[in-house]
Amino acid sequence: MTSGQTHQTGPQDGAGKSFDALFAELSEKARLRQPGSGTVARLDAGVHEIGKKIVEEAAEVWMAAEHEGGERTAEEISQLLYHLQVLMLALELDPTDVYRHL
Ligand SMILES: N=c1c2ncn([C@@H]3O[C@H](COP(=O)(O)OP(=O)(O)OP(=O)(O)O)[C@@H](O)[C@H]3O)c2ncn1[C@@H]1O[C@H](COP(=O)(O)O)[C@@H](O)[C@H]1O
Repeated sequence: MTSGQTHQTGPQDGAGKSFDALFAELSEKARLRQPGSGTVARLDAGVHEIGKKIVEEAAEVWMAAEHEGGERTAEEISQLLYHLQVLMLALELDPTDVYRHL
């Protein structure tokens, strides 16, 4: 990044992307039905399969927290957030639909 530019998507330099930036990316891939997208494949598999993945990832978050430390837990949380976003897309929910309950 050149001096003076701001980083629009990641929480800090070199650090992934924000919840909203990932949601925007996934929304666009779903809208375009982008070939090769794992997200499109998961949407096509349906809510039941997406839900099973959420439960699996939630269990992995729990196990990482108990046995693997903070960094591994953060990684598992990122995967859980991804699969929650896929479910949101499947139900045509927007982040604001969630945020209003926070
Ligand atoms: N952040 C993620 C992300 N987190 C988790 N996952 C998926 O969830 C899986 C979780 O890992 P597991 O250890 O459970 O792997 P697994 O048991 O092999 O899981 P399955 O693939 O069999 O379900 C990963 O292998 C990915 O398939 C993700 N897939 C995509 N993204 C991001 O989503 C965006 C769009 O991705 P595509 O739609 O694939 O282009 C990109 O920016 C990606 O970085």
